[in-house]
Amino acid sequence: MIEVRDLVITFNPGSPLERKALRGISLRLGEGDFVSVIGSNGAGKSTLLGAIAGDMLPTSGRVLLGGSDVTRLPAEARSRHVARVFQDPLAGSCGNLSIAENLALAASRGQRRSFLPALRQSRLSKIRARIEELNLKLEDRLDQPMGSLSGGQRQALSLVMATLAPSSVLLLDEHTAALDPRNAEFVLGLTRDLAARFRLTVLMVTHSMRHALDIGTRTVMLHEGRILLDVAGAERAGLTIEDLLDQFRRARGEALAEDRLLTG
Ligand SMILES: Nc1ncnc2c1ncn2[C@@H]1O[C@H](COP(=O)(O)OP(=O)(O)OP(=O)(O)O)[C@@H](O)[C@H]1O
Repeated sequence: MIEVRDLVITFNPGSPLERKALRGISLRLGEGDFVSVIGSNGAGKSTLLGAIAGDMLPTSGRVLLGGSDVTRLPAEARSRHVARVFQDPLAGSCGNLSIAENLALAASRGQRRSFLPALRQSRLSKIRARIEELNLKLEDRLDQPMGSLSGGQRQALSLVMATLAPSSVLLLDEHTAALDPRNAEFVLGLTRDLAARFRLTVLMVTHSMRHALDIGTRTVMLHEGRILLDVAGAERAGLTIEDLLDQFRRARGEALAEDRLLTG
């Protein structure tokens, strides 16, 4: 479960560079909820994820995970319960370590363990089984360097890594944006599969309006640090990409030509 209450984040307060990234966001996700987050550039999407992960300290407001107030808890202390996958396939793993080593490290995330026990044979067998089960076709390459994989394969493994430790919250920050369409669809399919299998609570930032409407159970639209739209169920099912565009146009009072939002 994730809850943010009246979350405000202001960067460089009181200086000429002051920027109000979040202006009072309140949002509650129950266990197993899968929320797609959309918004124009600078809307505050990554800042919201950063505040939940513990990378950014709120100016005011609260963050709760599983009912506990974690507002002041550092990111390392939350890492057992919160996993995050970034846009850059290289961001979540170490290219010089083998695939198995990366996976073993991910499996021990948030635990006070040394590296070597993480590579125990029993643990490796479990990891191999997971890779096989997900049909990633990488089970015979576990000894190869992570850096030898394609961007799509590496991002798929980043997702698997994010779900190896017993996290209940998965934060996805445009995690398919750097992939070609075929790999993006594969990674999205894997995302849905893992989220359902482990009953994860997911916040997925996307620039694709189609994905924002098709993936997950709820769509939240941010604009200039505020929630502009929060829809689920029949209301969401009845929305079209054109409806989303209209919302943006109304909020901004201008055309979206220069924006990175994708209608596909
Ligand atoms: N560390 C920082 N210092 C100063 N300003 C920041 C910092 N991080 C973000 N901002 C500003 O806060 C606002 C929200 O940024 P954020 O990255 O959350 O937006 P976003 O919705 O993820 O945008 P995009 O879609 O472009 O990635 C922007 O105006 C950004 O310039």
